[in-house]
Amino acid sequence: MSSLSLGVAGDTLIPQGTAYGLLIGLGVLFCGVILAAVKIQKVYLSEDSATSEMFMVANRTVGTGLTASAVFSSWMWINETVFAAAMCYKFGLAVPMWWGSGLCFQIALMAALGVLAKIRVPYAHTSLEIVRQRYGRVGHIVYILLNLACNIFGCASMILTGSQLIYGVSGMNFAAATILIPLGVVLYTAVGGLKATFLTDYLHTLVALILIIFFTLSVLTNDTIGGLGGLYDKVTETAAENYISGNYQGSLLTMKSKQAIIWGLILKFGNLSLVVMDTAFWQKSFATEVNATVPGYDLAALAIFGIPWGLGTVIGLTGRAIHNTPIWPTYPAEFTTAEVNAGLVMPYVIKALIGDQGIVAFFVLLFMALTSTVSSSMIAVSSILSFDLYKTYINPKASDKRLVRVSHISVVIHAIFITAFSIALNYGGADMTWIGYFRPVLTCPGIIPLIFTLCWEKQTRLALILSPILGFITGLAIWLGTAYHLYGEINLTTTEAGPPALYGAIGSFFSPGLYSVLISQYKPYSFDWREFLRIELADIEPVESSSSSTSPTITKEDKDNKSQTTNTIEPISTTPSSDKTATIKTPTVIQNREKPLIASSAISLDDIQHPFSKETLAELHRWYRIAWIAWIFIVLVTFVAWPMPLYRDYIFTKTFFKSWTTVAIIWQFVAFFAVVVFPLYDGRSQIVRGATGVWESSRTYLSRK
Ligand SMILES: NC(N)=O
Repeated sequence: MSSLSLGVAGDTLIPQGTAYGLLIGLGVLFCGVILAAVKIQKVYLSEDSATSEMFMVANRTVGTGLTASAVFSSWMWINETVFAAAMCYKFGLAVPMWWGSGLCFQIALMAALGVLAKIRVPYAHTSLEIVRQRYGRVGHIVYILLNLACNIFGCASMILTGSQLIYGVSGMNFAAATILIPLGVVLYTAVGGLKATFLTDYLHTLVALILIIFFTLSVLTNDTIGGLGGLYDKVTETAAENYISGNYQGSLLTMKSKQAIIWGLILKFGNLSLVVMDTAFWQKSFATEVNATVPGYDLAALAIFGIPWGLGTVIGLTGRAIHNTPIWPTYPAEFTTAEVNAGLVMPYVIKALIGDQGIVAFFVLLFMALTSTVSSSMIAVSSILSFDLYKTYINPKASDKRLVRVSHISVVIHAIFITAFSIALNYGGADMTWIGYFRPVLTCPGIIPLIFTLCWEKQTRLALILSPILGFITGLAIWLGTAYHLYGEINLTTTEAGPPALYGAIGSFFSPGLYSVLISQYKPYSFDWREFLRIELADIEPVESSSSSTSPTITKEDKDNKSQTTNTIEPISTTPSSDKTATIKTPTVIQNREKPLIASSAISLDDIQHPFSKETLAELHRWYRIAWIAWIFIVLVTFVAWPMPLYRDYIFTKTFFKSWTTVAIIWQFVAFFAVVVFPLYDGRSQIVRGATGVWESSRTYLSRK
C-alpha cells in the first residue's frame, strides 16, 4: 500500500533511451537465464515444468533455502524498497521500524498455516482448492473473487507504482513502462512455472539485496553525510525546517509519531490480506518439502524486516538533511509533496550523493522488486484460472498436458489484463492512496473464515459464505461512517485520511470472525479433517458433486459413471498397513494411470490413510508447534516489547540513533546470509549435479570430431 501520486514528472535523472534499454535488456537477460535454468533442470535434475504438479507446486520438493529466498523475493515489493524512504521522509524514523513489523508477522503466520495445510490437505495446489473441498461451489466462487480482487489490485498497484517511478526519473512514456514491466516476466513464468519463479526469485533477491546494502552504505559513508553521527547532526541541525506535526516536538527522531503508528497499523492489515488472500503464498508452502516450510518462511519473515528498516531510515533522513541544499536535483525549486508521494525521495538522494551510476543501479533495483512481485502474481492467477476454474468447472477431465497449456495461456491472459487494467487506472485518474485504503476493506474479510476453513471444524458453509460478505459491509460502513463522523462529509479526501481507513480495516478483518462463530451456531456441524483426504481421493475422479454439500461425498451412482482412467494419488490407500506409505515424505501424483478405484465415498473414514508416514506426521506436528511459537514471539517483540516502550516523550540521542541504525544495517547483512548465501549451501548438491551435467555435456560436445 503506497501513498502514491501518479503522473508526477520529476527531474529527469536518466535519459529515456537508457531507461528503455535497461527495461528491455533486463527483461531479455532474465528470460534467457531462466529458460536455460529450466532446460538444465529438465535434462540434469529430472524436473520437468511440463507437468502440472511441477508447474504449480514444483513437485513439493523445494528446500529451506530456496523457499526463504522465493518468499522473501515475492514479498519484497517496491513499497518497502522505495516508499519506506519516502514515508520516513514524511513522518520520521518510526515509519521504517513499523514498516518492518508490518511485513514479517504475516509471513510467519503463513509458516503455521502452510504446515497445517500439509497435514490436513496434503495434495492441495491452491488455497481455494481447500475451500472448495470443504464447502463446495458457492464458497469456492466467493473466494475466487476475493483472491482475484486482492491479486489484481495488489499487482496493478505495483505496476503503476513502478511505472510512475520510471516515468518520474526518466520521462519514459507511462503506458510504455506499464507494458514493458510485465512483458519479460510473462515469458519466463509461462515457460518455467512455479519453479522458474523460485529461481528468478533467487536472482532477484541476490541482486536486490546487494543493491540495498550498497545504497545504504554509499549514502551513509558519503562525505556530505559523514556517517551515522554526521547524519544525526544534520537532521538535528535542520530540525526547525523539518517540523513534523503529530510527532513528539515535531521531531523526525522519535518513535512517538501518531501518523507513523496509524500508517504502520493500516499496513499490517493490508499486508495480512496480501499474504493470506494471495494463493501464491500458499502455493509456495505446498511446494516446499516437509522440513522446509517453517524454517523457510520464518527465515524470510526475519529477513524482510531488514529492508524497510535500514534502507528507509538512512535514505529518508538523508533526504531531509539535504533537500534544501544545491546538490538536491530539484534545488532551488521546492521539493513538493506530490514528488514525495511519487516515491522520488530515494532516486533524488541517490542522484545527489552517488550520481548517474547510482541511478542506473536504482533502475535495476526497481526492475528486481517489480518483476518478482509480478511473476508471483502471474503464477497465482494462472493457478486460479487453470486449476480452480478450468479444471473444476469447465473441463474436469483435462489431461495434465492440457492443464499445463491452460496455465500458460492463463499467464498470458493475466498479463494482458493486468497491463490493460493498470493503464485504465492511470488514464482514469486513479488515486492510488484511496485504492490502497480501499483494498484492505475489500480483502480483509476473507482472512479469518479462510483460516477457520483449515483450523476450526465447526465453521459451516453458510458461515464461510456470508461472513466475508457481511464483514465487507461492516468494514465499509465503519470506514465511511468514521470519515463522516470525524470530518463531517464523505468524499475522496475524508476517506483518504488515516483513522477512517484504519477503523474500516479493523472492522473488515475482525467482524467476519464474529459473524462466522455466530452463523455457525445455526445448524451446527463438525467437520472430520480426514474428510479432506477422502475428498482428495474423490477429486482425482473428475467430478464436482462436492459443490453442493457442506460435507461433500460422492454417490455410488456418480462414481459408477466416471471414467477409471485418471490421475491417481498413490500414497492414499485403503490398506492401512501398506508398507509403501511408511517412508513417503512427499505425496506423488501418478499421471493418467489405469487403476480401478473404490468409490471414495465407500471408504470408511477409519480406513483412510494419511499419505505421510507416522514419523513424518509427527515431524509436521512438531513444526506446527514451532511455527506458532515463532509467530507469537515475533508479534510480541515487534508489536509490543520493542516499539511500545519507545512510544513516549523521547527524541533519540546520538548514541541511541547510531546503535539503532547500526543494528538495522547489520540486519541487512543477516538477511543477505539468510536468503542469498544459505540457499546456495542448502542447494549445493543440486547445484553440483546441474553444473556437472552441463560440464560433462559441454566436454562431450567439444570433443566430438
Ligand atoms: N510487501 C509489501 N506488500 O509491501
